[in-house]
Amino acid sequence: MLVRLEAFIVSFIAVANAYIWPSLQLDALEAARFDQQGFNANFLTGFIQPCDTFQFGSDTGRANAADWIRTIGFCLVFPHWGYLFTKAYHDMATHNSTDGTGGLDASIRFAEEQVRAENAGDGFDNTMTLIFLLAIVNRYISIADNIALAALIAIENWGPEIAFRGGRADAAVPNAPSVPESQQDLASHIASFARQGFTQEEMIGLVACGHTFGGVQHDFFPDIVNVLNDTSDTEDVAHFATTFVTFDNNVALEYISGTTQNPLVVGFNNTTNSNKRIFGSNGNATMLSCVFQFVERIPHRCHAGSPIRSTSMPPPAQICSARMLDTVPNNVTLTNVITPLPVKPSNVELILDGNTLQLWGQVRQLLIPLSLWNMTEDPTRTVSMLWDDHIGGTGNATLGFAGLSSFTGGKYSAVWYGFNATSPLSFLSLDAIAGVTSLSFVVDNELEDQDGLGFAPQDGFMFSQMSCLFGDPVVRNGVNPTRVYLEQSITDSVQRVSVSEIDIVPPSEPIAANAAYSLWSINITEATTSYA
Ligand code: HEM
Repeated sequence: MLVRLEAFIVSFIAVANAYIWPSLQLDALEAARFDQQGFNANFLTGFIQPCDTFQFGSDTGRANAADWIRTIGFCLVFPHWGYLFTKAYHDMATHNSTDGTGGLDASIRFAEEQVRAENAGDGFDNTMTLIFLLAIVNRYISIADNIALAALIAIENWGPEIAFRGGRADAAVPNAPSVPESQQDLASHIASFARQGFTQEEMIGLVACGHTFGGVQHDFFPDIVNVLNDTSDTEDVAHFATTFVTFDNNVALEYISGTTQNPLVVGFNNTTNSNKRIFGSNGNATMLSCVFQFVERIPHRCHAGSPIRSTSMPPPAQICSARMLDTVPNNVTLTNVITPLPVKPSNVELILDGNTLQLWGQVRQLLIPLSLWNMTEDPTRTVSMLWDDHIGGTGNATLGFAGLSSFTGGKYSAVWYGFNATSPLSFLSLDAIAGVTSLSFVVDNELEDQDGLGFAPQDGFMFSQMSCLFGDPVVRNGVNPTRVYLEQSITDSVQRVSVSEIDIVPPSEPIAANAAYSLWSINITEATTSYA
């Protein structure tokens, strides 16, 4: 088993497409995707909560995760883990595979979409509130990327690793109404999923996946669910499966065994029994496949089109996650699949302080199967950083343990080291005249230098140590830039982030900051705005 795990992690890490550091966009997406828990963790994952907890009230019978499932796809419950979210089904369902519009573009954030009958309920608003409160949205990570990340985190906490691409664009306006509704007939649903890009079998798998969790609320669907008069279910939610807060195959098992209480299968209103029509539309073949996968304890979701007990099934997340996550408008180009850098500098920043360069940062080292190293720092390990400078010199420093992080539901961990050995969140002092051209790391006597390229921090432009609110911009002599500017993130009226540029005035006469750097000047009026 350990051998298999090791083989897996090696292949996971070594998958093609690993990028060269630094890349502002890929660094940000890689961090959001792999720094999930612990040191330097992505805030988004903080809202993984037990699936039977409802964060917007104390009502029973309701699960916050179910709102996420409808908006973001599914909530998957892993032992001792809580909410695990996947795809934005209602967001994605607007995709039109013929004209290339719609898809996972965060258009579900618009009130105009949320008030439509096809998006009945309050879950969408709750979901977007959490995204806006907790997720990092910037020029490199869109709202839609965050929705996809939440989906991915959900799936990965439950089981298989999902290929993640970034670069989704947030819609500027709501998409056309197009989410399927329960009262529609089978032909409409087949046509609707075909428009979204899914076959009939894929439709069955997708609906069964989504409806492993949660249920139908009387308040919003009185034509489907009656008042339940159940003190343990004050929101009158008729659940799709008995295990409505766990992600399992009971929705299929109970359907096939004839014991289901799924309100969209055995509801009193046959017109809205859409799950019955969909599940049975290919003679139950797909639903049977879900049951057999469950019985055999294959950690795969039911998915479409695969013969029962097939050994050549597509990866479980292919349809239930990756396909949906990557369903975006045609004019959006996603990045390559983002794989983790085995060694990655992070939060690297240079600040000029007199004749000293403060080099801030940490390095994340390796991604280790937890079963092998069990989330503890190895006290015998030594990690050091080497650097080259502008005058042909080199330097080295031992780094200090800073913390641990994990991802993929805690299956893999990473160890962080600070550039300052004794105070890992502080800086390392370098000679400003010599500067720094390249970093590399030595981990247990192994050189990590991106196959000889090194990790190149830029020391051509930086701020000097702050004397008041802002430090002065300084430019390294000999760099001779034609233009130096700051980038300012701007959030527009529909929460999309873009960038504006603010030129920094070159000095008419060189104003020496020291022998290596000259002062430039800038007039910043908005003290609360952040610049890059
Ligand atoms: C023909 C397609 C579908 C129809 C007609 C349909 C219909 C419904 C309805 C009427 C509800 C009750 C909502 C509420 O009470 O607030 C619901 C809940 C839900 N649906 Fe679907 N659905 C479909 C497909 C999907 C898909 C593909 C997914 C996920 C990939 C999904 C995920 C969910 C989840 C998680 C809930 C539970 C929400 C909660 O408990 O608050 N559905 N669906």
